[in-house]
Amino acid sequence: MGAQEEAGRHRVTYGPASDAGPYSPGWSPEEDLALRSLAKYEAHTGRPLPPLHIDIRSEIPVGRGLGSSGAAIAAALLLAAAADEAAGETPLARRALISLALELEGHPDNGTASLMGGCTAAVPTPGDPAGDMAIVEVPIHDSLGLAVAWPRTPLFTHEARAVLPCEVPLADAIENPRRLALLLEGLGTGDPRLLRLGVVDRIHERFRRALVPGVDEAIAGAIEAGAYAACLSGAGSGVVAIGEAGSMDAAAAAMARSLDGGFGRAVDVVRVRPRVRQV
Ligand SMILES: Nc1ncnc2c1ncn2[C@@H]1O[C@H](COP(=O)(O)OP(=O)(O)O)[C@@H](O)[C@H]1O
Ligand SMILES: N[C@@H](CCOP(=O)(O)O)C(=O)O
Repeated sequence: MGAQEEAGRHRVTYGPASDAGPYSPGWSPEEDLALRSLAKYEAHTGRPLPPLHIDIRSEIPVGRGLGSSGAAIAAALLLAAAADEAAGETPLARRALISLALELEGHPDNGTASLMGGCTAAVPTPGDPAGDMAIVEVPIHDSLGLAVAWPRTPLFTHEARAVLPCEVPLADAIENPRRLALLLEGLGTGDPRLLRLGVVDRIHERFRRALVPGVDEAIAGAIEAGAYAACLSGAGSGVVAIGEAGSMDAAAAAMARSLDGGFGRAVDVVRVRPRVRQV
């Protein structure tokens, strides 16, 4: 059993490191996002939860742009809702949990996907009469599979945000949503060309790639190994490649080889959805 944090009546423990690397426990109860999520749930409902013990066994490495923090928040909030219901209360709905996840992480990018599954786009819309967030589930074609890889060294989102310029050239700001349109269509149809063109980013990636030794080689290696496209995952330091489901092991291995102390694996995350749904 790994480190143990206690906050009030709740407790969190961490399982042993997996082959994905250590989960890096050791946060204080004030820092630990799982415990903070329980406290957030209680503050929002105004009622205490029964004493809870969360035992986290996560294979998602921390600080690699793969959403470990959003996953921990989602797991703790779902546990809180289940415990609330078991205690005879009406639990917070998923929509409310997503808003709490946004407040806890500061952005909705990972928490929303962790709470909903599949691929999501979430945009905070404060002041909008229809609600404070617009959430869209993006359909992914069932021919597609992913590979992820990450180096030994983490890159925390706040560090990766600090290197971004406050202003971007107009041409880059225009090009990114154009490419996003291709990416969304590529995800829905599985078209390799649209995916290759759609992952190209001109806003954040070149600044962040400079922080991750070997990332250019990792991306080139994934393409050579048959992936349709590859890019930095989230804020980094991980890398993600997309290609044909069931044949992404070579891309994962190629990316891992290029990253310092790299790990990699193919991931079967495809969730087929018939059309875009709004939540
Ligand atoms: N239970 C937890 N699980 C994951 N990250 C946590 C947890 N508690 C606190 N953190 C903090 O969240 C941050 C990781 O988030 P971030 O930098 O966005 O990377 P990731 O892509 O892994 O979510 C780290 O600063 C880490 O210390
Ligand atoms: N998409 C945001 C936040 C990324 O978070 P991460 O946990 O996936 O690194 C950004 O790029 O800043």
